[in-house]
Amino acid sequence: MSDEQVRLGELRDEIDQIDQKIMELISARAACAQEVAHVKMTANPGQDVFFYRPEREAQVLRRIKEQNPGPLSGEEMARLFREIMSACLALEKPMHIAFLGPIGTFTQAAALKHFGHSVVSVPLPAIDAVFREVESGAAHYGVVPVENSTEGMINHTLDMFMSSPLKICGEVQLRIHHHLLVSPKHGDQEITRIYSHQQSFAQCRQWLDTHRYGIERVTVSSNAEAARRAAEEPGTAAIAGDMAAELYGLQKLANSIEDRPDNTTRFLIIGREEVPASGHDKSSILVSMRNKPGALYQLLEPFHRHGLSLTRIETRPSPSGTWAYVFYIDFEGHMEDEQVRKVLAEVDEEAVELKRLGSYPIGVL
Ligand SMILES: O=C(O)C(=O)C[C@]1(C(=O)O)C=C[C@@H](O)C=C1
Repeated sequence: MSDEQVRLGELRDEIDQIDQKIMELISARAACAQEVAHVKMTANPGQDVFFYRPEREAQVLRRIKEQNPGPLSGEEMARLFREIMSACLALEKPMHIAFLGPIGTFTQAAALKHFGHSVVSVPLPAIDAVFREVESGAAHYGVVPVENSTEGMINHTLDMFMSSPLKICGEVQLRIHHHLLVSPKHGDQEITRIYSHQQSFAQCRQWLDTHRYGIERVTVSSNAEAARRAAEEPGTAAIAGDMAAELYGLQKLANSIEDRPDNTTRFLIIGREEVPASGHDKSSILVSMRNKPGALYQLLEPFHRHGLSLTRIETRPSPSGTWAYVFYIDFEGHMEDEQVRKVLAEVDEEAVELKRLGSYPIGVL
């Protein structure tokens, strides 16, 4: 045996022993989570038990990132723990997560990034269907896109909050990479049509104008649907992400064709209950103001005076009348915080209506 083979043998023995220890520790952790479930159930007999605790998960993942000794990156280590917690939660209660489908969309990728792979993910055809599925209790939580760094807000999601009783329980951001995809079945056939979702076309507009100018662009309901069509129809391509490419066995003709290298979409987790403070939270509200001079100033001034940082303000037409507006506002802090309580009490006095959409941990992964 060469020196190299001897050394490799020693290192692999060491890895086997470490794996054994990791397995025993993960099993001990899973048994602990089972015990946690038992405590939750006996403490709340006959009531809805909330097995999924977003604030606790955020605290665990933050601590892992902060205390990670390396050489793996904090993000990588947190992703591993994300999956361990997901498996532990599934032992307590398998979670059903509704998302804007079909399977293979970026929303599904966001759902799995946030909840890990041990959930049952349920594709639904539209944003309002995701809301309904969670409202009815058929799914525990839902995942919907809310904004893209290149294209702006997803208005349909914002407008759903005007009438829905659901709360925002979390957020997750996903870097969006689009690829130009073709089926290997169709050989080198010339591409005469490209399918994609309207948002993806918008995010790749410059690239398409430069590299595929004049080729017909056909908008379909999702990237996954675009990939499905490209897999079936010779002479067509799709713009979609990795999940859809893998699902339909497509090949990349061009990689990461989004115009902006930081192209990111933010998704919201919607659920039926309020989330306690995790220590690093954000809140969202909807406010409708009387249509009078200085209304926006009056609305924002208390945030400034109490030192609360706004992360997003968006205006939507009010369903109640022409030229009336509703403001959708995200800010740092939790509704249990003293400062936030004071600001919202002041806003409530001036507003026609103030709707608290929820406080939730700032995305960790
Ligand atoms: O701490 C809890 O409440 C748990 O249920 C345990 C645990 C975990 O595995 O750490 C699992 C699921 C929850 O979403 C949060 C944390």
